[in-house]
Amino acid sequence: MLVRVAAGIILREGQVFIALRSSDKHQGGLWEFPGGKCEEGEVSLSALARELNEECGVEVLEASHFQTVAHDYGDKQVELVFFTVTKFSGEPHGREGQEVCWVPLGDLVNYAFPEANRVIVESLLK
Ligand SMILES: Nc1nc2c([nH]c(=O)n2[C@H]2C[C@H](O)[C@@H](COP(=O)(O)OP(=O)(O)OP(=O)(O)O)O2)c(=O)[nH]1
Ligand SMILES: [Mg+2]
Repeated sequence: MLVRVAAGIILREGQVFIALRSSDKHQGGLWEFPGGKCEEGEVSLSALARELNEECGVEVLEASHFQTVAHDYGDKQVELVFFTVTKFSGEPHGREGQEVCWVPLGDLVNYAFPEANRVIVESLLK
């Protein structure tokens, strides 16, 4: 099963907004950059805007492609399209009840992310 996912690295003043995946989900209990699966025929940028609205209550105003990562979890193959989000309206929050927080970029190493995120966290720390 190959799943295409769009995820947003929401940045503000040196901090990044992350969310905790609920424990009943794939890769649950780990932190993530909010986002989700692209629907049939949906381009990743549209999926990003839709998912960030659904999950965090923000409207994306400026986003640029950061990196695309393909990863095989064994039970699931994902292609993650990561975008940096540098302008948005609304205050990001856990619209689905998920735990969220703003983290200084340098502190990202202290949070457990899914394996596919390793290269992303490394890039953000540079
Ligand atoms: N959103 C997000 N997903 C990630 C990240 N890293 C990573 O491996 N994933 C994986 C976990 C999941 O297998 C997949 C995302 O799917 P999802 O379950 O969140 O999709 P969704 O938001 O449409 O959720 P759902 O309503 O279908 O449950 O990508 C990340 O940083 N952000
Ligand atoms: Mg999601």
